[in-house]
Amino acid sequence: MVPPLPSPRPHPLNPMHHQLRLHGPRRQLPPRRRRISRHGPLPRRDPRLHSSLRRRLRQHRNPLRSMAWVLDPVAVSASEFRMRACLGLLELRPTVIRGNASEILGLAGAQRIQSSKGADSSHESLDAMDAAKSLALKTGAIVAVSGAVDFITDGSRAVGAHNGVPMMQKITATGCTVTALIAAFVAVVPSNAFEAAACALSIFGLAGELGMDMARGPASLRMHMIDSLYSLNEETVISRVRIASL
Ligand SMILES: Nc1ncnc2c1ncn2[C@@H]1O[C@H](COP(=O)(O)OP(=O)(O)O)[C@@H](O)[C@H]1O
Ligand SMILES: Cc1ncsc1CCOP(=O)(O)O
Repeated sequence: MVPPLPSPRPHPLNPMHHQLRLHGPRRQLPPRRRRISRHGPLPRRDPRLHSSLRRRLRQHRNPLRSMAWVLDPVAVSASEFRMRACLGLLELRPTVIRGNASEILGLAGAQRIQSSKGADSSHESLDAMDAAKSLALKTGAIVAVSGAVDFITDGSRAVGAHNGVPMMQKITATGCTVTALIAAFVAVVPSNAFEAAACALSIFGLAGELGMDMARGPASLRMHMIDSLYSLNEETVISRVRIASL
């Protein structure tokens, strides 16, 4: 017989656990070094959910205040609900914000962009340079914009990470994956999130390049990219990573 699954642990940022967290017995979350907040498929819910959640997070033991974390505003322009949720999360001061150009343009302007294609970008990454810089200055976060050329800015400096292959765009959740990698890198050097994000983006792009040598399409690229990431060594990274000032 299959044993029952353990109940998922409530977390204040997970809308699915919202009721549990707000109305169930309170308990201290264990300290964590990093966490990613993504807006994946959000359930249709009362719009008051997020304001109430934000208020609670501001008032009580907000674990995100004391840790490095990465915000990925997936498809922020696709609905008012997503936009409001992401703007609320900005108040919790993410260490890094990673999005494609359309997501960063929408979030920086606090307004849904009309050309939104949901989770995909309708802009080139460098179109979002000014928006990314102003978002970085406004929030204090490092802003990373992905695309053909990934760039990373703290509001004054900007560097480009030039690794990657166009086929990566054809794989759903490539952006999600690189956000997770950024969180892993930032967890190692939280005091230098700028460099950590740049390295994560270029190394991920490099894994895509190496994977592409063996791939026959997006499905096999996904597999080979993960295998390449797993077997990367220092020599390959040093010789092939392309990071340059913009
Ligand atoms: N045209 C491209 N050329 C090279 N690499 C790309 C290209 N598009 C995306 N990538 C790679 O895919 C990663 C994910 O970027 P992107 O597709 O913009 O994310 P999202 O899934 O959020 O739209 C980037 O960090 C980059 O390495
Ligand atoms: C539609 C959607 N909803 C949650 S993840 C996802 C797609 C992946 O987003 P990205 O391409 O930014 O990784």
